[in-house]
Amino acid sequence: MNKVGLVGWRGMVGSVLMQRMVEEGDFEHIEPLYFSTSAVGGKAPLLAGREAGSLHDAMSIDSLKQMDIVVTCQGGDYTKEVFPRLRAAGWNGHWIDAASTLRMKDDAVIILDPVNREVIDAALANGGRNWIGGNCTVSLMLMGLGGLFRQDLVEWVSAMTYQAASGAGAQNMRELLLQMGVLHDAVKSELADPASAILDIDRKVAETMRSADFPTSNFRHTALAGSVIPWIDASVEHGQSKEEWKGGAECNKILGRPPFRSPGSIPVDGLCVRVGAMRCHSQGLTIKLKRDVPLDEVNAIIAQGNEWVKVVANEREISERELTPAAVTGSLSVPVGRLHKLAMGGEYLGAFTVGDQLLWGAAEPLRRMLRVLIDS
Ligand SMILES: NC(=O)C1=CN([C@@H]2O[C@H](COP(=O)(O)OP(=O)(O)OC[C@H]3O[C@@H](n4cnc5c(N)ncnc54)[C@H](OP(=O)(O)O)[C@@H]3O)[C@@H](O)[C@H]2O)C=CC1
Ligand SMILES: N[C@@H](CC(=O)OP(=O)(O)O)C(=O)O
Repeated sequence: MNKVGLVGWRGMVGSVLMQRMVEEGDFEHIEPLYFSTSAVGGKAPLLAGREAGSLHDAMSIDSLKQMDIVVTCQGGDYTKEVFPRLRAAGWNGHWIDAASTLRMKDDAVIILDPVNREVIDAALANGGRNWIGGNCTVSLMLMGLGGLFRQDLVEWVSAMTYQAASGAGAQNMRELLLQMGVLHDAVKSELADPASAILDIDRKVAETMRSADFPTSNFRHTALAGSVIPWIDASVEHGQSKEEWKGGAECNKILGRPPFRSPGSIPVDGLCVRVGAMRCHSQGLTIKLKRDVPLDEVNAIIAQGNEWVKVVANEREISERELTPAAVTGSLSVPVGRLHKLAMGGEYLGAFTVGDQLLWGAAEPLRRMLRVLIDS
């Protein structure tokens, strides 16, 4: 049995990964060894009913070298520090990683097997050893639109995103809820009085979210509850945020296309915005098709993309019920709806998609890559 070193298993992404591995019976096929950066020697978690001894040192190259496969959700700083030393020490095992650090390296594959299994298989056949989960927004867009890309129908995509607090981390999820609570508390008595004036309530809410003691330290001193934040991650060239840049760069790499902005690549761009959802990212998409494909054909192609995508009829009630973060959160389903041709012409398709960014956006591609390796 493969010895699999699990690093970052107790973090937010790692916990979702462990839960999915238990649900899918993955622990029956591996010998798990748990690593820690903070509690070496402590008791390993009891998952899938299996005792796993004590926690190993996640910084110890000698310990990691004993692994056939390392799966890490520990974060980019960990990868930066440990991965090069581990390879330099001659380790030839498989490295599966949620962090973005290695994604664009030539010897790394961005893994999303329902979309790019051929790219993964080709890399495996060529001795590939580095398997990196994609950016959540990109992976979720490709899970939704994979069928259109597979049929080579996409000329370009503009993605306007509505990204959940979880993408910024566990502390940000907590802060969002804290902000909601503080806003509610500020107008609690007025809300209880049906005769109170809504504009008074609104003024008090605005004053509260602008006040110096509103809890904003995790959101870089900006309110998210009752507001939106139109910038995610650092700024890069061309007026883009890094999150927006990943749309083009990672999408083309996942699809095995030439690098973004070079001939043969697909332009993908848009604006990435943080909204007050908990863990589902949504995206409003404008897709320029290579030709005017009839809408029923488009629907069928999208629905056949993979077993998790679900086309939602472009109707009000079902969209309100099924095409929302509240409906999708905690599930692997990737609904795509609002599908209709836009006023710009028959090649212009409008769509809206929602996905759980901790599942398909982070943990699930890693889990599935582990199974690809174990089962191959
Ligand atoms: N959040 C997201 O949406 C996405 C994140 N990623 C990647 O995954 C990495 C990890 O993200 P995320 O899971 O959100 O990070 P977390 O902060 O939840 O966990 C990271 C590590 O922090 C340590 N830690 C310290 N205190 C605690 C605590 N109270 N509870 C749990 N863990 C604690 C743990 O390491 P130890 O046990 O060694 O102390 C843990 O493995 C990111 O840095 C990013 O690279 C990728 C895609 C999406
Ligand atoms: N940046 C993403 C989350 C994330 O961790 O992305 P990446 O894996 O590309 O660093 C978000 O904020 O929603």
